[in-house]
Amino acid sequence: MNQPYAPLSPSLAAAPVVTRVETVILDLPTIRPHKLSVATMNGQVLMIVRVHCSDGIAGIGECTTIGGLAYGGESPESMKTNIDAWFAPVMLGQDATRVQALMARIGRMVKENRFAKSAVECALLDAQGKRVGLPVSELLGGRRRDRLPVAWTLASGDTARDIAEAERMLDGRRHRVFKLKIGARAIRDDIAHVARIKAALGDRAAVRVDVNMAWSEGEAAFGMAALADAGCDLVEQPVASAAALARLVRRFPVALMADESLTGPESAFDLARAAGADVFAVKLEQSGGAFNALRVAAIADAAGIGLYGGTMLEGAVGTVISAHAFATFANLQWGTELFGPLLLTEEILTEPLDYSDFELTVPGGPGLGITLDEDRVAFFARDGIRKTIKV
Ligand SMILES: O=C(O)C[C@H]1C=CC(=O)O1
Ligand SMILES: [Mn+2]
Repeated sequence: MNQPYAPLSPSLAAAPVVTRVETVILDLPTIRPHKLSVATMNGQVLMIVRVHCSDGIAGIGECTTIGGLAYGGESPESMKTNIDAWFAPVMLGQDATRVQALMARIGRMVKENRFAKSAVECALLDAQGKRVGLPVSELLGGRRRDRLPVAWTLASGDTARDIAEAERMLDGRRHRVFKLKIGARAIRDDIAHVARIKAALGDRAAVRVDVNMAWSEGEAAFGMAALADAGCDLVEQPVASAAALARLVRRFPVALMADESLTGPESAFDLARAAGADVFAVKLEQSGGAFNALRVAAIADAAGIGLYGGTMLEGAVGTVISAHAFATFANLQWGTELFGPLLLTEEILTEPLDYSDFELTVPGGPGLGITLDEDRVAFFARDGIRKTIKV
C-alpha cells in the first residue's frame, strides 16, 4: 500500500510522549547498622520511578535519602507524593525524547525537590538510551572509562569490627579505600578510632573520614591536625558552613572535601569562587540530576578542585546512573564510593552489578544497562507481596 502522507524523515514522525508515571517505595534491609553522625540506618528506603512512553519504552529512576529526613528536606515518601501529584501532570503528553527540555519544563513548575528531579531525569535518560540503543553515559557526552574505583564506608560504630570488615574487603579485593563515619562521639575518641584503623591497615589502604558537619570550626581545626597525624588523607565536610570550610582549607596536610555544602551548580560556583575546598563530592541527587552533576564537575575542573563520585547510599538504579555520569568526567582524582547496593542484603536486579578488583564496571547496554527483577520489586514494595505472606 502506498502511504502518500508518510513522514519524510523519522525526525518529522510524531515523537513518543510520556503516557504514565509510576512510583513505588521499596524497604530493604542493610547488612549491618550503618552509623553516621546524623542517623543510624538499619535499612534503606528506595523510591523507584518508572516513566512509560507511547512507543512502548519505559525507563527507571531511583531516589534515596539517608535516615529519612535526617540529611535533607526530602524523604522517600515526599518524593513519591510529589512525583505522583505534581511532576506527573507536567510530564504527561510531553516529548519523551527531549530530556533536557522536559526537565526544564518540570523545573518551571516544580521548585526545589532536587532528589525527585534526579530520579525522574534518570528514568527519561534510561528510556531515551533504550530508544536510540546507547548507554546513558553516551547521552551524557561520552564515557571516558568503563571501570570506577569504589571506596567502602566503615560505620559499624565499633573499631575492632570495622578493622575486621576492612580486612575482609581487602582480602576479597573489593575495596582498598575506606571512609570512616565520625562526629557522633567525643572528638578524641573519634581520632583514636581512626588512628587505630589506619595503624592496622597501614599502606595497604587509604583511610578517609566523613564528619557530616558535626564539628564546630574550633573542633575541626583540632581534628584536622590530629587526623593528618594519624595518616588520614581526606576529611569530608567537618563543619556545616561553606565559609568555615573556606577558612579551614589548606591549613593542614590533609585534603578537605565538600559534600553537604554542594547542592548543585550555583553552590559549587560559590564554593569554587571562595576556594572553599580541595575536592568536591559530586552526588547526582544533591545536584538535582546527572546534567547538573556534570555542571558541578565542570566548575570543579575550571577551579582546579579535585573530583570524587559520591553516593546517597542509593540502590542499584541510583548507583548505575551515577556510574554513567562519573564515567564521563574528565577528572575523577579521588575515585568513587558507589557501594550502595553492597550495603543491602537483597538483590533487585536480574543480573547483579560487577564489583571486582576494587572497581565497579559501568554497564554497557542501552539506557542504564540494567533490568529490575520485577518479582523481587513486588516482594519488597511497601504494602507489596511481602505484607500478604504470613511467615
Ligand atoms: O557522604 C555521605 O554523607 C553519605 C553517605 C556516603 C557514604 C556513606 O556511608 O554515607
Ligand atoms: Mn558525606
